[in-house]
Amino acid sequence: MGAITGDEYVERIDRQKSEVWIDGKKVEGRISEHPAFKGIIKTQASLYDLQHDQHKKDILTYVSPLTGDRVGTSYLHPKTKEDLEKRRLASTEWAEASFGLLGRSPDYMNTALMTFAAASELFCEQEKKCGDNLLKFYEYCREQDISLTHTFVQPQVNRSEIYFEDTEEPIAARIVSKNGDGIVIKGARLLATQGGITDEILVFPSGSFFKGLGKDDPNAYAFSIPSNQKGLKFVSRQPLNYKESRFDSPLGSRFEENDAIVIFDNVVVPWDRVFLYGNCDVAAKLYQETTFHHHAIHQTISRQIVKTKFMLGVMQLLAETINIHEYLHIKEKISELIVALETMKGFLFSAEKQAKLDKWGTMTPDMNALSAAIHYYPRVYPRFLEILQQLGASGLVSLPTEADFRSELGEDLEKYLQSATTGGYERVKLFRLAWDLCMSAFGSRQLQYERYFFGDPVRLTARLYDSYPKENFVQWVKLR
Ligand SMILES: Cc1cc2nc3c(=O)[nH]c(=O)nc-3n(C[C@H](O)[C@H](O)[C@H](O)COP(=O)(O)OP(=O)(O)OC[C@H]3O[C@@H](n4cnc5c(N)ncnc54)[C@H](O)[C@@H]3O)c2cc1C
Repeated sequence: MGAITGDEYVERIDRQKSEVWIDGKKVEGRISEHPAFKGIIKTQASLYDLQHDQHKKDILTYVSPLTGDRVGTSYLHPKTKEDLEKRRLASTEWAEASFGLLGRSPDYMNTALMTFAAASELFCEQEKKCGDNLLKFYEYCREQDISLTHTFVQPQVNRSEIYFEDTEEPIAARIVSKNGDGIVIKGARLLATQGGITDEILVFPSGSFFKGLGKDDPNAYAFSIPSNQKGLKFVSRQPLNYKESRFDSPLGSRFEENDAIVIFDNVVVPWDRVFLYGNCDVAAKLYQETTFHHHAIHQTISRQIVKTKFMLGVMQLLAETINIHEYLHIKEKISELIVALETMKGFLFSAEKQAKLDKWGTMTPDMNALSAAIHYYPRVYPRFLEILQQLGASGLVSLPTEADFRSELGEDLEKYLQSATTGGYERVKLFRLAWDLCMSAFGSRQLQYERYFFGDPVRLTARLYDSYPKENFVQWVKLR
């Protein structure tokens, strides 16, 4: 089969009829027609279609070593620096098509799966079958171009270091039994972006902070199941696409991915989909000994660079539209984005240039440069929004809708809301775009996403501190 088209993606997701809840109601009928999901499903479909564009297919796909079909580049196991570059170009291509606003474009999870499969031997430490299951699942996803959501986090009940859940009924999803069919999971997990609109959900232990002990811990598990597995429920949050109109909701109407709480109601995970069960040694090594962090951040920085370029473009156009770009403080503010953009490009190229083969034979970008980037971006991104708010000022609030422009007030609005370079309609269209980036609920969720999607920034920074080879510098100073 190989790389799918947008229509094939949509048909599969519609056919699946996963249990998705939103605002107290179960989604019935075609999810691709539901107002909360139709925008994102259409956008995602357009990404899959790009794989078949004559000018893009050499970047977005490669020849499968198994079948000879063309499959998605995000599944490519990189063995050379050229492979790494190809992966970056493919991520950039999809990010450009979505302005870097889709955190979970399919390449993110395809990349994650590739890194785990490349280290499948690690999963064999539990049992050979587990490693084999993972490899087989990776090949299945690559050949069928399966879309994935994921949940790696436990519910936010009590984050004290000494908390240990000992309730009789699970809150955080755990293995409640095993039988001939598989492991049975009950409880909840957070937070599946695009939950319910992907073919599969990948479930792994909680980040690099896994603290279990022993070989039979019910919290140590890794598996993937179809999104419509019996007993699996996605509770989607309130949608942030206020209106379907692209004028009124320029970004939310197309890029609102939604995020879902995941409930496992005695879900049976078949044995051939179990990659880990009970073994804390393996769970604790999953993120340390695979290249998940490296390659997920490599994909992420490629996307964030595109997003920064987009924000820079919006900001500069807004400044020119109301003629404020000659003021020194405006130049200084916009230059903050230029510096951030060049810094992110520096991190990316440094990580690629210093890439090395890891013990699994994966060409792996340099973690110090990647860690610096994942530390840096969540700290500058809020500033981007602040600058945009400062440049737009009241223009980000005086925003009539498309219906206002179509009403008998249209002529007045065209005149009174004109700018130095455009009429009222075009000016409001641009300012609505800026508003959806920096003030709307969609824009706020983007901020929260950039802060947290890869884990708690505080602990990520602590990890950078702990792992950075500072001792070399200390010795150097001591010897002077
Ligand atoms: C928009 C969005 C989309 C997301 N999408 C996904 C997804 O698709 N899949 C997925 O699995 N996850 C997803 N996440 C979840 C993300 O991985 C978590 O938000 C992240 O790991 C932080 O965990 P938490 O939200 O539970 O915060 P918490 O860990 O509860 O932290 C809350 C606060 O307490 C502090 N804190 C907590 N514990 C400690 C500690 N031990 N030491 C110091 N400080 C501490 C933190 O610094 C933070 O300030 C998403 C999150 C967001 C916001």
